[in-house]
Amino acid sequence: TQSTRPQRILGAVQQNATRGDPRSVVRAIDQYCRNQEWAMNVGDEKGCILDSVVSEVNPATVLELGTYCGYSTVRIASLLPPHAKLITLEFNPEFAVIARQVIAWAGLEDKIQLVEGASGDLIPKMKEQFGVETFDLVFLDHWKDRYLPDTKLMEECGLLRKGSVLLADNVICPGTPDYLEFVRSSPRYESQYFKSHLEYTKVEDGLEKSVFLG
Ligand SMILES: O=C(CSCCNC(=O)c1cc(-c2ccc(F)cc2)cc(O)c1O)c1ccc(O)c(O)c1
Ligand SMILES: [Mg+2]
Repeated sequence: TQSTRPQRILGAVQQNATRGDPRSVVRAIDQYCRNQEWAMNVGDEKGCILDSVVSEVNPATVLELGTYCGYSTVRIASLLPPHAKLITLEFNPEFAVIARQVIAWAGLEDKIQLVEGASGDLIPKMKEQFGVETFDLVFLDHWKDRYLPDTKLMEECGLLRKGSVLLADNVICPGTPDYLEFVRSSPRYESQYFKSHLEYTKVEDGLEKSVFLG
C-alpha cells in the first residue's frame, strides 16, 4: 500500500538520524524535504529564527499548536533547560502517530507531551488537566484561521503572563491576516516581524514575535 508523506519523513529520520541526537533528526528531515519532497515543517531558515527566540526566552513551559511530524517540537525541545516542559497539540491522529516516533527517535519523550485534539477544546483544559500555570513561550503553527481565536482563548484562560512570548509561523504564506492585524494593533502586545522564506522555497514568509504585556 502507498505510504504517506509523514511516513516517508519518519523513514528518512530512521535511516539518516542518530537515535538520541535531536539535531541529527532536524538535519535528516530538512535534507529529505529539501531534496526529495516538500513538507510543511518550519524548516531550517525560519528554524534558525525559532532557535534564537527559544534561546532568548529560555522558557520553562512551552505550548506548540500544530505538531505535524514533530520537526519544530524536536527543534525547540533540544534547546530547553533540564526541567522545562513542552506541550504540543495535534488535531490529526495520523500526524500524531508519526510525531510520537520522531520525538522518541530524538530521545526527547521526557520533555515533550503530545496531546491529540483540537486546540479550541484543549486550551481551556490546560490548567486542570495538564497542571499548567502560564506559558513562557507559545509557537503557533496550526490551522491559520485558529491563530487569533486561540490567542484570545489563551488570554481568557489566564495562560499568558506579562512577558509571555507568542511566535507565529506562516504570517505571510499561507498568511494569518486577522491575527497579524490584532497583535500589531493591540496595546497589549509588542510585535516584531522576522522576514524569511517559506520552508525549502524562495517564496516570502516570516515569523511574528509578539510579547504579551499583561
Ligand atoms: O496541525 C494541525 C493541522 S493543520 C496544519 C497547519 N499548518 C499548515 O497548514 C501549513 C501550511 C503551509 C503551506 C501549505 C501549502 C502552501 F502552498 C504553502 C504553505 C506551510 C506551513 O508552514 C504550515 O504550517 C492542527 C489543526 C487544528 C488544530 O486545532 C490543531 O491543534 C492542530
Ligand atoms: Mg508552518
